Amino acid sequence: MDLRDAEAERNMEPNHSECIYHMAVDIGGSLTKLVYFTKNNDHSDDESEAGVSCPVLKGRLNFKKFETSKIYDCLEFIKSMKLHLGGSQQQDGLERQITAIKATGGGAYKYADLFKERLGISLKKEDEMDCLVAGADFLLKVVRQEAFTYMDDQKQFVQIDQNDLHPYLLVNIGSGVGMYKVDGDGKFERVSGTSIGGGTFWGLGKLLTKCESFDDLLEQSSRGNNRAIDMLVGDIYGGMDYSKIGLSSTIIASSFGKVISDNKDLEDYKPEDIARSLLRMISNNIGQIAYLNALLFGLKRIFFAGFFIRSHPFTMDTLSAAVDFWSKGEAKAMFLKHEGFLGAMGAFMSSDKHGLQELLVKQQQNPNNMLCCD
Ligand SMILES: Nc1ncnc2c1ncn2[C@@H]1O[C@H](COP(=O)(O)OP(=O)(O)O)[C@@H](O)[C@H]1O
Ligand SMILES: CC(C)(COP(=O)(O)O)[C@@H](O)C(=O)NCCC(=O)O
Repeated sequence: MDLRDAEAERNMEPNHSECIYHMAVDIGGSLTKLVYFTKNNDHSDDESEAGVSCPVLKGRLNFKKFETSKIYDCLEFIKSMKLHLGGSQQQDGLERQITAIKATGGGAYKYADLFKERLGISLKKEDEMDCLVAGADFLLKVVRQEAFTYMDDQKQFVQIDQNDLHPYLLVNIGSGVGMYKVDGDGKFERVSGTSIGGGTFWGLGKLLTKCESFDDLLEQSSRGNNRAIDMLVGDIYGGMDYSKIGLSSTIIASSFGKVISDNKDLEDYKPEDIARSLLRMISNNIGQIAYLNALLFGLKRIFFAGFFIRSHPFTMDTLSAAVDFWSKGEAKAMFLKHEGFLGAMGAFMSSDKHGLQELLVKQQQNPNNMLCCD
């Protein structure tokens, strides 16, 4: 965009008094995330994921996701819920076209024209990293039972002391992976990243297993056995541990390594075994990079987020085990209930018109005011 275009775009932006920021989107490489607020008397949306009740604001925060390749489903949903007409947010109860909403993620640029054409809404762009971190901080401070650990199939909620939340490492596993050292309110630095993330799992999984959807791939992985694909320490050491360096016989020596000597074709392997190995390989790798960054920056707490996780027990177990193994039990992997909605939440919060900042202040005065998921 040249300077004249930028100027023209600024002039076209609606004046702030016309904007109602009761919804925000985060349009990522794989998924589009929508956060929207409904008043208590609104028609409730039963399909919303882990909605959060806000008694102080007399309403509910709703969370919804769509595949970005099916962005039209998101537009249709907004239309069907009349979110572009303000729902019951209007004081006088009349429907009124909303002119702008907050948006983040690469798609806020890519799909800006589409939102304008189809819904008459301008996307007011917010930086993806700012939104992600603001969303994480908000959810961790304000929502009861937002954070938890997961190890050996045991989920344990973590009580967060909001005055002792920072510093932490935030590992966002979306299409790719970003790692952020968060030192305080709005104080953070992107310290690392890797392109081997959720998109890799989904992409390779599609190629190798012919799965029909991400959920199908995850489901397959939960039935599979990675030993049919991975080369274990025991495969190399004749069933024995390599005790001198602390490697038990069951540890993976080489992901997908067993395939080398099998002399088999892709069709000879069970798709569920491939899915399992792939999930393990990617989760282990991310867990290890995360731990190394935590070590480098002296961080004891690592929060994993992003929709790659999907609250999937095996994924969380693998990430936790990787952090535990590499840190020798020193660092802790933690997860967030609203794992993939941090960016959308942050975008929602970036306009202070809905009273959420106020809520945060109130909540800080009285921890009993924490918000609950329904
Ligand atoms: N229903 C789904 N469809 C596609 N991918 C999904 C789905 N659920 C979880 N995923 C995983 O989540 C990743 C996207 O996570 P997300 O945090 O939304 O990142 P992004 O902002 O890059 O879209 C995908 O690459 C995939 O691994
Ligand atoms: C480019 C991105 C910030 C986009 O975010 P996403 O849509 O993946 O959530 C992310 O994919 C990323 O950080 N990728 C890793 C690039 C790297 O550090 O190698």
